[in-house]
Amino acid sequence: MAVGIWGTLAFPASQEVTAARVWGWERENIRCLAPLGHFGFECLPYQLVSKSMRQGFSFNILCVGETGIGKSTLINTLFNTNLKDNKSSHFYPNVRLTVQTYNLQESNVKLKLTVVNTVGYGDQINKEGSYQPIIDYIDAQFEAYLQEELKLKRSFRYHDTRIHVCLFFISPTGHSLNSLDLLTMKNIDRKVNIIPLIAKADTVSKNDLQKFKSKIMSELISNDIQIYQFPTDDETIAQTNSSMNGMLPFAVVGSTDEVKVGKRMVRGRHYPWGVLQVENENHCDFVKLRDMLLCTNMEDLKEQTHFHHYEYYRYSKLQKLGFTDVGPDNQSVSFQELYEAKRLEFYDQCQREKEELKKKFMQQVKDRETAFKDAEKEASTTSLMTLQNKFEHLKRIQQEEIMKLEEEKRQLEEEIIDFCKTKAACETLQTQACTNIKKDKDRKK
Ligand SMILES: Nc1nc2c(ncn2[C@@H]2O[C@H](COP(=O)(O)OP(=O)(O)OP(=O)(O)O)[C@@H](O)[C@H]2O)c(=O)[nH]1
Repeated sequence: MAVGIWGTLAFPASQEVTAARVWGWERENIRCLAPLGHFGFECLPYQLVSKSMRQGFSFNILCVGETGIGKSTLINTLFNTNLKDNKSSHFYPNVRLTVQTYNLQESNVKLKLTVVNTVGYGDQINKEGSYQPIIDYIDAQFEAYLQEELKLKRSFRYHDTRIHVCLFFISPTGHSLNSLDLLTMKNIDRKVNIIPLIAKADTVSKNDLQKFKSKIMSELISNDIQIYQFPTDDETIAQTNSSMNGMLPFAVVGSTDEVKVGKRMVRGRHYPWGVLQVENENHCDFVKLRDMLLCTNMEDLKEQTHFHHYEYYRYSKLQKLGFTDVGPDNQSVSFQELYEAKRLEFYDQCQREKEELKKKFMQQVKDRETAFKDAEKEASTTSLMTLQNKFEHLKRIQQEEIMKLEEEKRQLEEEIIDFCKTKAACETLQTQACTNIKKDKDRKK
């Protein structure tokens, strides 16, 4: 028995020699006992486990695939639940993403599951319109996380919505990948972990399925599309994971229906020729997918998202904003120095722009003033000319009036002369007549 800093120590038989060497007790003939429980820093993993169990886990899945390809059914089958989802139509003008978050619990493990579904994918003529909303959504989640990281006061309850895995549903044509799927994968493969799946694999024969898988993989390689590779660096799972890498894309079948096979009830699809059991590895790769996704690699998918895809987004974004780790002389720059330099640069730029704007404004005022003066001058000249013209016009009218009146005066004067002449003639005649009457009267007498 040895007494260490933690009190009475005892080592299991397998560790006896090593421990004795470490503590320098090799020469002494010490009897070691197996510990009754865990103690010391070997308890660290238990602390982490209990903390994680208390906090719960979160996992975000993006399902990309044509309308009705079996996305919701597979998610329901994977989580053995019935997550409510309305059926979509084929007639949406563009692709939409629906986001639903569920709080699930298995034993005493809590999981906050977010399922993002593409609605209307593949129903548009415009291919870019189909994949752009998916890229925008993934980037928006990275941006939200980056903004949260940069906040002065960060929320400890922040719901991280970054996509951890993209289940890419390939149509079971048996031929090859369609151009939209290739284009979409090419555009998102550096942003998200893609696991390709052959959907509704029960519609393809076993031989065709193998050929289809090889064809898909060769197309992905020739188009330089990177799909998620199950990690092989942990030796406890390296063998399983490397063999699973060779089985991609998984040929999956989804069903939440319970079918009777012999005396057992199993999840499967009932056909006239028999029952396809979803959880039978000879029938489809559903179990492989479930094990790889949920049991073995969920944590790695989250790590890849954080350390690989998000890191790349963050790096590109900060670089675009002018952040750098080293200065022009290849010396490392502290954040404080960089911030100060950026602040000064920004201040100078603001000053320069302010001066330019001021100059522009003064020039504009000057131009306007000149233009106004010119306009005023022109207006006064124009008004003078208008008055002159009006005067001439009135003068002309007046002269015409005068001429008209003079003509009328002349005519009246002529009429007066005529009248006087007629009057004189009448008077002469009247005098003559009176004289004649008098003569007649005198003669009669
Ligand atoms: N043969 C076969 N049919 C399936 C499979 N999975 C789903 N289905 C059927 O396909 C139809 C559509 O399935 P959903 O899961 O609603 O498809 P979806 O892609 O979620 O559809 P939307 O969300 O409306 O785009 C349903 O009738 C399912 O029963 C499968 O693996 N094989």
